[in-house]
Amino acid sequence: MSLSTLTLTRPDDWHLHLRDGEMLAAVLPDTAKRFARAIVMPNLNPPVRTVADAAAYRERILAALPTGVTFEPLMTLYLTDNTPPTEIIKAKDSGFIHAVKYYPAGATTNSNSGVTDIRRVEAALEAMQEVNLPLLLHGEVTDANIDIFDREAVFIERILEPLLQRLPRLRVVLEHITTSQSAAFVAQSSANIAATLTAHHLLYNRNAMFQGGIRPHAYCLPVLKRETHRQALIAAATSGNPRFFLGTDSAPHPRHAKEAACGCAGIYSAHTAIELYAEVFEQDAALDKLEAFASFHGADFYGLPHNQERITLVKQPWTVPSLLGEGTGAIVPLRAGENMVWQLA
Ligand SMILES: NC(=O)N[C@@H](CC(=O)O)C(=O)O
Ligand SMILES: [Zn+2]
Ligand SMILES: [Zn+2]
Repeated sequence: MSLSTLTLTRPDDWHLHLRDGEMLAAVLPDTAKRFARAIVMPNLNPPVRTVADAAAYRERILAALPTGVTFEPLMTLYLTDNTPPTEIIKAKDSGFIHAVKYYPAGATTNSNSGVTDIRRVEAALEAMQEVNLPLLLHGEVTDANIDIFDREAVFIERILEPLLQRLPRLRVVLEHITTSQSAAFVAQSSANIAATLTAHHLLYNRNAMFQGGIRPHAYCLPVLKRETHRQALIAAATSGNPRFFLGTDSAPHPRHAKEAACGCAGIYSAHTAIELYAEVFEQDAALDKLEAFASFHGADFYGLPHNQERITLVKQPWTVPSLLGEGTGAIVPLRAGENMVWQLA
């Protein structure tokens, strides 16, 4: 490997929002160009609540793929207060549903149908432990009395630790972790607990939201944290620990929905995702750790085979467009109008 090219096993994205309809058609090629598979988030409106919903959504994703492109959507179910344990068993048996997503009601985009109280979903969680279907967590409490920068750390204390005492064999992925507390928690946990890390939480701290003014395109949930947390996340990502893996949380919203008096949470990064991770790992002198983080650890956790194809990145500066698409669906992508170091060959 020379200094200016990087070849690795085609990676997977273990946390992705593809949306539906025109937005799906617009964003899917960006992911499918880079990643072989992705865990597809179920927070559509209305959410993907049943095996039948997930089967139909999977067909819409496959239909939106450009011809000749291979990409496998790994589907998830959206857990609600009313998800019956029988639906969990059906999901496991489906073969195409790989996890169940827990959104605390009101915590993030399209989470209104989420779980209002974890005690209401105990039977479903027990079924998940029984059939070995992973639980994916948006790990933030929604208590208005808890400072927004503390909501992830408090979630671990109040929800996750007691949950794992009740269901110690449940496989759990703490999604898009943003704090040193989460990184330490996962590192100290048993082999059934993992976490995904986004490119933006590895690249930016909370100053990015306020650089010279309010920056709505740097706003996501969980919100960016201070620099000490970012350093802890980089250490986790580059540690080689197999329970940390890539999950972009690429979450497209139309420009008008972000640039608003009450702008939506979510950062679009699929257009240059693996390139951004390469930048982080290179800055930390850990490029040799990128392939396992991006291409092996997640597959191993989910019990799926490693991909066989490879992708190549070249070190060749380029500028990200300031806007992707046009009209009411246009998206302002991460790094809009700014430079990138790595480019997909
Ligand atoms: N991350 C975000 O800020 N937004 C995500 C939802 C989520 O992953 O919490 C979205 O769907 O827009
Ligand atoms: Zn989330
Ligand atoms: Zn997400």
